[in-house]
Amino acid sequence: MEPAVTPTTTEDIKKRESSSRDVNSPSSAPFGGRLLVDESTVFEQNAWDHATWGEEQEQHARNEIARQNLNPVPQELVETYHAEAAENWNKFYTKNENKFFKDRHWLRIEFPELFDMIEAEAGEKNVMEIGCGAGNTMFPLIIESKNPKLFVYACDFSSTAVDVVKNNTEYDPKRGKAFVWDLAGDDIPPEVEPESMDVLVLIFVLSALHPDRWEHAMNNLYKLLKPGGLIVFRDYGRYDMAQLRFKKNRLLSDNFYVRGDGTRVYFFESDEIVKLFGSRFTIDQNAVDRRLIVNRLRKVKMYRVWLQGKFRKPLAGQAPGVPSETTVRTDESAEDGVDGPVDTALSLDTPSDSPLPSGAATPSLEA
Ligand SMILES: C[S@@+](CC[C@H](N)C(=O)[O-])C[C@H]1O[C@@H](n2cnc3c(N)ncnc32)[C@H](O)[C@@H]1O
Repeated sequence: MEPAVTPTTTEDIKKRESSSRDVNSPSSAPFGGRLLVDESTVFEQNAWDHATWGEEQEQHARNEIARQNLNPVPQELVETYHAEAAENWNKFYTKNENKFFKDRHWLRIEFPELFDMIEAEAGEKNVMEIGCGAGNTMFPLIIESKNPKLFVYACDFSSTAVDVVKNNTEYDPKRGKAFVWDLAGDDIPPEVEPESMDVLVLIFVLSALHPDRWEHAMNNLYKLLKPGGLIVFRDYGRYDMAQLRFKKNRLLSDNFYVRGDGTRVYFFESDEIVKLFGSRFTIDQNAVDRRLIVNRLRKVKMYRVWLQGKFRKPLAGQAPGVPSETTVRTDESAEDGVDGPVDTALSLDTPSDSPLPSGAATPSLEA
């Protein structure tokens, strides 16, 4: 049987909604509670949760994908983009250093289990941020964690990104270690022991891998994690605005694109996540976060779609997939409880890929 997914519990959602405030929203309404009931009020606040899609919008998305399929990346350039992926991320970090992605301060809200794992017994705990970029998870984790024995490994296949982390004044070799590693490579890095990680953090990194390498990545994750260890995951979802606005000659293969700066991005469906993680890990959460962001000044609507997941390496004798006593669901609804974080990757796409005026993102995007 194909493993499926479990929703976050209602209790989790209530807890989250009471602890999470979008301070940029005029109403400061809790995440998850900003439901658009009356379409005429759409421009009255910056963001709406659990945005629903009508048939017309679905059709629009399918049309955009069909349009992109007519003009993919010219065949002779496809391999070049794949071959130069790391180099293009190097260029990205040479240009942006640590000024692009924002610190992921929402980790405690979205992934309380991560903090439970690393703070519970306050002993030695290892976390690995994979595809760490400028270390936007590493540094907040070390600062926010109450466990002085927490050690955070941060790796990226861009050597420039790793240099950016190491040059950060907060970088402390006693609390963390940054190094170059390719998640899609054939083995785990020599810097770490097999089965030594309590938590693996995958934030907007799986989408950067070639789909042919996903299985390698899964093997590596499995090897790195202690039995009972946790993976926290957040990434782009199918039909996210960033996908639909790609213009001509950006499509590498189905749902996989190259941005104007040469970096690659895939847009996942929930079912793909189930297939990928579910054969090895227990799926505690696999949820879709659909949010309508509006630019009130310009009257622009932006439909964002993100996926969020929590997966565990089974203990000896346990089966992967979904524990039988849990409810199984693959759709999204007001009870998914995946509100909270937003990524700034909207602006990762070059202006030529974007129909949006610069600055179209509302302040609440810059969480
Ligand atoms: C969209 S950025 C996200 C950065 C960071 N996780 C964050 O949320 O701020 C994707 C990162 O994944 C890295 N990356 C891409 N492919 C990778 C691979 N095969 N192995 C390791 N890192 C990779 C890129 O260099 C880049 O830093």
